[in-house]
Amino acid sequence: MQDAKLLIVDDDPDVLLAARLLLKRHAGSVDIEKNPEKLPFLLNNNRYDAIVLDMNFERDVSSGREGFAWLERILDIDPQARVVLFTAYGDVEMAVRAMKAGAADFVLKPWQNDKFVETVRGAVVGRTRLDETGTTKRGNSSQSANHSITLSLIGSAMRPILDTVARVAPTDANVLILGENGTGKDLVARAIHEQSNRRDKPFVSVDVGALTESLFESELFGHVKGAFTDARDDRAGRFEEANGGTIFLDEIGNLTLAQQARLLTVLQQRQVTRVGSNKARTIDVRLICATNADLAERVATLRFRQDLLYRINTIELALPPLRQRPDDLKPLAEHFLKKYAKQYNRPVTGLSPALLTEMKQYNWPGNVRELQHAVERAVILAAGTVLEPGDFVFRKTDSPTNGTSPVQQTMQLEDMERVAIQQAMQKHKGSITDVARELGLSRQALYRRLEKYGL
Ligand SMILES: Nc1ncnc2c1ncn2[C@@H]1O[C@H](COP(=O)(O)OP(=O)(O)OP(=O)(O)O)[C@@H](O)[C@H]1O
Repeated sequence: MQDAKLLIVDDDPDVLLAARLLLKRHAGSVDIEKNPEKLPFLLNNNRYDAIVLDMNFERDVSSGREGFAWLERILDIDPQARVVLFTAYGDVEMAVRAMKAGAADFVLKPWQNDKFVETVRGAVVGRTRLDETGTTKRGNSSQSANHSITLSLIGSAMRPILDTVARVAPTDANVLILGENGTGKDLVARAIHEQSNRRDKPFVSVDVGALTESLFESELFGHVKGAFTDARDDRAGRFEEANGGTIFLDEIGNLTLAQQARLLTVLQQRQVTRVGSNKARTIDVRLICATNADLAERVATLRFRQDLLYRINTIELALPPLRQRPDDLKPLAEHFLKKYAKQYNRPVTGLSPALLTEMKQYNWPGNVRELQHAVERAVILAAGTVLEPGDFVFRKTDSPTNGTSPVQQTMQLEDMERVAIQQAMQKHKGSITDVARELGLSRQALYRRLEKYGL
C-alpha cells in the first residue's frame, strides 16, 4: 500500500497522532480529521483508498451509534469506500453488525501495530479490486460518472426539475431550491454542481441554519490564529474552501438579520475577510441556497432581507412534497428496497399492492427521507419476501387538508411534531442520532426543533 491515500477520523488527538505515525510508514499519505462532520467535504474532494473511522465520537458513549451513522453517510457518498472501524470496547457483536452494514473490517483499541497495519492493508487491497472490476467510481472524469448524482434522482416529478438543472447548471446563475425537509434539495444542488463547468472543483455544503451566532462568521469566512479563545491556528472558511467551485447554503431561511447582512456583503463584494484579519480575499464561488421556509412571507414580515433574496434567487427550483407525487412512491420505494436488501443481505424482493395503497394514503411529512428510512427498517425486520403494510410504521398524523384554517393546521402540526419528538426522545433515551433517524430528520434539523419546542 505504498501509494495508498488514507484518512483517519477520531475525536481523540492522541489516537490520531499515534495512528498516523504508524500508518505513515506504510502508506503514501495519511490525512487525519477530528471532526466527522468534515467527512462529506473530505470525501467529495479526495479519493481515499481506506478510511479508519472511530465508532464513538461522544465522550463516555460506547454504543457505536455515531460510527454507524457516519459509516452509512460515507457509503452513501462513495459506495466503494473501504472503512475500517475503530472500537475501544472489544464489542465483537457490534463489529460484526458494522461489517454487515458495509464496513470492510474493524480494529480494537488499543491496537497491536502489526495487526492494525495488516487490517488497513486488507482494506486497501479490497478497494483496488473494487476499482478494477468496478462500476462507476468518483473522480472518474467520464461523462457518465460525472452525472451519477443526476442519475440517482428518481421519479417522474424530477424530470422537469432535471430539465431546468441541465439548462441552468452550465451558467453561473445563483439558484434557490425550495422544498420541505427530505424532498431532495441537497441532491439537486449536487446535480447542478456535477453538470456545471465547476464539477472538478469543490462542492462545499453548509447547513447555515445550524450555525450559532458565534460560529457563523468563522465557519463561513475563516479566522486567524488568536482571533478568539479557541482559534489556535489560521483557518480558511467554507467560502475559501469552495473557491473555484460551488457553495451550497442549506436552511438559508433560518439566518438572523445580522447574519443576512454579513452574507450579503460577502456576496456583493465577492470577497471574504477571516475573523481577526483585515486582509480581504477574493473568492470565485457559484452560490446555491436551499430552504423549507416561505421566504416571500419572511420578506413580508421583515424577517428576511429582500435584497438578499433577490441576490440568491436568480433561478428558483421548487421541489414538490412526496404526498403531491404519488406516482413516484413506487419507483422510489423499489429503489430503496433494492439498495437495502443488498446492503443487509435480506431476501426481500418487492412491495405488496396493499402496502402501495397505504403508502399513497399517507401524507409523508418527512418526504423521501422518511420513505427511505421506512423501507430500510421494513427490509431489516420483514418476515416475508414481499413487504406488507404491517412491515411499515406510518406515523399518526392528520391530513393537513381537513377543513381547519392554515393557522390551526400549523398549530396542530407543531403540536404533533412536538409530541412525536418527545415520544421518540423517550423511546431512544435521548439519542439524537436514533431520534433523527426515526423521524426522518437531519440531526441539525432535530436540534433546531428541540430548541424551538424547548425540549
Ligand atoms: N428523487 C430522489 N431519488 C432518490 N433519492 C432521493 C430523492 N429525493 C431524495 N432522496 C433521498 O432522500 C434523502 C433526503 O434527501 P436530501 O437530503 O437531498 O433532502 P433535503 O431536501 O436536502 O433535506 P433537508 O431539508 O432535511 O436538508 C437522501 O438520502 C436522498 O438521497
